[in-house]
Amino acid sequence: MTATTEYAVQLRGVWLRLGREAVLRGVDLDIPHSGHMTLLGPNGAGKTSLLRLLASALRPTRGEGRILGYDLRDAAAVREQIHLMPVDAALYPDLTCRENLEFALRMHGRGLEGVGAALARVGLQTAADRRARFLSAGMRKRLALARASLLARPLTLVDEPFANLDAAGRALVLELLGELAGQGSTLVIAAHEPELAAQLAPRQLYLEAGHLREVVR
Ligand SMILES: Nc1ncnc2c1ncn2[C@@H]1O[C@H](COP(=O)(O)OP(=O)(O)OP(=O)(O)O)[C@@H](O)[C@H]1O
Repeated sequence: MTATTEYAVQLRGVWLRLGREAVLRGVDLDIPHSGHMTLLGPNGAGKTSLLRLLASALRPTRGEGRILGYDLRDAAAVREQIHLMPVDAALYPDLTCRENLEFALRMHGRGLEGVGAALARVGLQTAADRRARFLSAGMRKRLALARASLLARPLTLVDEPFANLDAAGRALVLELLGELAGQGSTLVIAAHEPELAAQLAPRQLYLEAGHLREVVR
């Protein structure tokens, strides 16, 4: 495959086997910059696995791919380009909310300004010094959203952003991810709420039995 920076994501003939199961069976995918995409599909279809593959946390069994022009096999380069917001938020349980955000910024060589404002933005200002292990599921999601927003990588991969959130939390997801998109980050969102996700990522693909197909709306 020719290296090009025209696309945020390019996959060609990607197979992914996990254990005895072939989760992806020859997937081709082109996502242009700002071609925000929603990934739909039933439980166990492989949406999380595909996001992890795009984050270079899982290697294709066969086939190849590029993220912002970087070969998926170059994990260090790919990880500079992406931020993965997993469904369980992937926080450090013994760090406070503030420390979780500061740690993420330090890992990317970034200054720590903006942490207080980011916490306030997601309604966690009074929980800033609470350890992540004592947060509710919705609060963890809000903290993960603040982190994605602060890091603002060129490709933001989001796994079930609307899960565990109240109506205000869902509105906040739309607002903050919408801002990220406005700043030029390409969004790939795995979700079970096609209508909500479509507000951010109108192109929808359905993953089933290892194959991706476009959803015609
Ligand atoms: N590390 C692993 N080893 C073996 N099998 C795995 C592994 N991770 C996931 N799987 C399997 O791969 C399949 C796809 O799982 P995945 O979590 O990607 O689905 P999903 O579409 O995100 O599901 P959900 O909508 O329930 O979140 C499932 O059958 C799962 O059991």
